[in-house]
Order: sequence, then structure tokens, then C-alpha cells
Amino acid sequence: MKIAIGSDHAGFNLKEEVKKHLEKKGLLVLDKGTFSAEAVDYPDFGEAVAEAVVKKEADFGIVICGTGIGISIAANKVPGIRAALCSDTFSAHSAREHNNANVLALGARVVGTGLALDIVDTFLGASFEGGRHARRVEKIAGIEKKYLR
Ligand SMILES: O=C(CO)[C@H](O)[C@H](O)COP(=O)(O)O
Repeated sequence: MKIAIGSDHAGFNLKEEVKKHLEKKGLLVLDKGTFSAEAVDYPDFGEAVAEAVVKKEADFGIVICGTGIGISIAANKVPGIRAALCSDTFSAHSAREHNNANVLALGARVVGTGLALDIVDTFLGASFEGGRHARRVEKIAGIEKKYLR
């Protein structure tokens, strides 16, 4: 499994921890930056990870900023992306099972490293359930299509 990962300066340290954790588990990591704690703009990294996912260069994406909010909003602007901001493991498995989320967003100023790594493992370990959820996810795609110019 290949994971694209990206963060702004606020998420940099957690990104490095998540990256180490994934590599230790034998997963391939495509690091889209940022590469230091110097201040940057989160939309650039949300877009880079989202693009890697829609181009199928990675199976899933993980995006991290201070709250996880800005970078998830940015990633969700890329058609085909369903980015889910999770601060607990229930949301993390539901995001995969119900919403077929393809990007996990984390807030480095919200969750500690231990919880963040549990959220990552839970998200990647869960699968889309399909059924009634497929109809709803298709409706989300329909909204996207309607507003695409
Ligand atoms: O959480 C974020 C966006 O949702 C950013 O990480 C946060 O806004 C960065 O703030 P600052 O420039 O003050 O470090």
C-alpha cells in the first residue's frame, strides 16, 4: 500500500512521526512536503497530496496542519477527493466504512502523536462497506459534477 503524505509547518513534526510509523509497518510513503518547520501555506500541500491520490500515485492520502481543518478543506477541492478530518478512532473507521474517504486529515495541534498513530492505523485498516453507503457517496460525486465548470 502506498500513502501520500503532506503537511504545513504546524503539522511537520507529526508528519515525520506518521511517516516513520508507516515505513516501519512496511508501507510505501510518498512525501509531498513540507520538509521543515519553516512557515508555509497548507493549501499547497493539501492539493499536492490530493493530486497524488486522484492520479493513483498513492492508494490513500494523509494531510496534516495545525487543526486539520484548512488542509482538509483544500484537499476536498480536488474532484474525487473525500478527505475526512478525524480526532478519534470511531470517526477514522467510519470515514472508511461509510464515506469511503480516501484522505485522512489530522490536526497536529489537536491530537497527540499516540492518538494520531492509532487514528492512522484505524483508518488504513478499515474498508468501505458499500451497500446503502455507496448510494450516498455517489450522491456526493453527483454534487461535485453539478458544480464543476
Ligand atoms: O491549522 C491550520 C489551518 O487550518 C494551520 O496550520 C494554521 O492556520 C497555521 O497557523 P500559523 O501560521 O499561526 O502557524
